[in-house]
Amino acid sequence: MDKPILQVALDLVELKRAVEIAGEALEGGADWLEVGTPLIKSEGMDAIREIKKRFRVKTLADMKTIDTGNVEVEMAAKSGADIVIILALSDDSTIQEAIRAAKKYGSEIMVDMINVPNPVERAKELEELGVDYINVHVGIDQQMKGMDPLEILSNVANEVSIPVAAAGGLDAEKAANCVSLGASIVIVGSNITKSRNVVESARKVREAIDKSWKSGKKVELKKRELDEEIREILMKVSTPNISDAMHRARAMRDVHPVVRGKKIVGKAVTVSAFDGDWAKPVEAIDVAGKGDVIVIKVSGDNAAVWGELATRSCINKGIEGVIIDGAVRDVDDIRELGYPIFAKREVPNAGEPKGFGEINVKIECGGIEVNPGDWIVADDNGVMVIPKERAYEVARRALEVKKHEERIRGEIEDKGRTLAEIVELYKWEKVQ
Ligand SMILES: O=C([C@H](O)CO)[C@H](O)[C@H](O)COP(=O)(O)O
Repeated sequence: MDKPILQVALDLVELKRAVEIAGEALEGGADWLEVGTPLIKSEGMDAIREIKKRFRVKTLADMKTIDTGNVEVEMAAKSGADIVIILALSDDSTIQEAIRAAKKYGSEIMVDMINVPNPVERAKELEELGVDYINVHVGIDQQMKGMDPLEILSNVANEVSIPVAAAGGLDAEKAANCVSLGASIVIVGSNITKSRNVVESARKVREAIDKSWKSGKKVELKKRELDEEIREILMKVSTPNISDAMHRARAMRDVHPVVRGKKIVGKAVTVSAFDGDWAKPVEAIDVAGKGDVIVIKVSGDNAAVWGELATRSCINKGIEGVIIDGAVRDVDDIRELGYPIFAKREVPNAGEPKGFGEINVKIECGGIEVNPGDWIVADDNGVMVIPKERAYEVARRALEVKKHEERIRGEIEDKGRTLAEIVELYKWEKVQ
């Protein structure tokens, strides 16, 4: 196999920034530039013209065509696309029309396998139809659910003889694995274009794929434990990142950090308690395990259901933190212990341990429904609740938000730009 191609996908919506990032990616070792679908939708064919004219390298247009193959390929090819990307899910007649148009205008066709139910079979059919490249692609939304192009890559690569590309959430390590599994083109988007130092990130991928190609070794794919991965990702992101990822939903109201500067991530052990009745909140310490978060909904906030001694017990058990929609006391001691407690009110008086209430039931805490096992992330900004069914997806989306902000932060700090300028705020104000 020839040296693998590094194709960088410019999935931005601002052409000016895309041009700048493209230059940096080429400096870091990229070979081909892909004008991403969001950029094409935002700026039209001009984006392809601009990238092709500026850089004179092989330029791809990710049209994601599913119908009228002829018209869309003609537009992209005339604008300078050397390769036009269309969808494998298209009808064969669309694929054939796309191939005919590409031949007419001197371009090639790459077919994106996103969402194809039987990838190996379809890849063989597409090769037969005469496409030039197959792209084993897991879309951005699919990646958020944990899907990975590596799982099917070698099956496809072993069955066709045209070049196979791989795309979908690749970083340096995964890109190298793709090469070892048979990809001759590696497509990387956000892990290069959203990074603060695009040159450096592109260089890392370049080095990793070249090393994998030279060594010729096959990799063993390892599956990680899901909870471990969720926790690791959530530790990297802030509650504002999570809020953005969840479209601003599921932030608790009126629950604040007693100890500032602490961040907690863990699965909820829920408690429903009555004002001042601290029996169930304290018994929950025995139910919770290392790394859990105790989340308590109290029916009032006149008397505390939590204090210093309960806090010390949590420390002994390695419990991550406590969230109380109710009152807490001994806050001076708790601050000295530096233990993360988030509560609604601070009061001096405790109530009585009568034993009313329940542990591990559905509760509404800070105005948000919390079920046992939901993920809780809390920091100085507040408390976010992530339903357990969506935990991996939300964690991944929050990480994307963080990556996106990293690049923008870099442009503000290093290039002296303003936020409005970078994201073209005026252009994207809602038309009334
Ligand atoms: O094709 C893509 C996606 O559907 C958005 O248009 C991306 O270019 C492709 O997934 C590569 O980007 P990353 O997944 O961010 O590496």
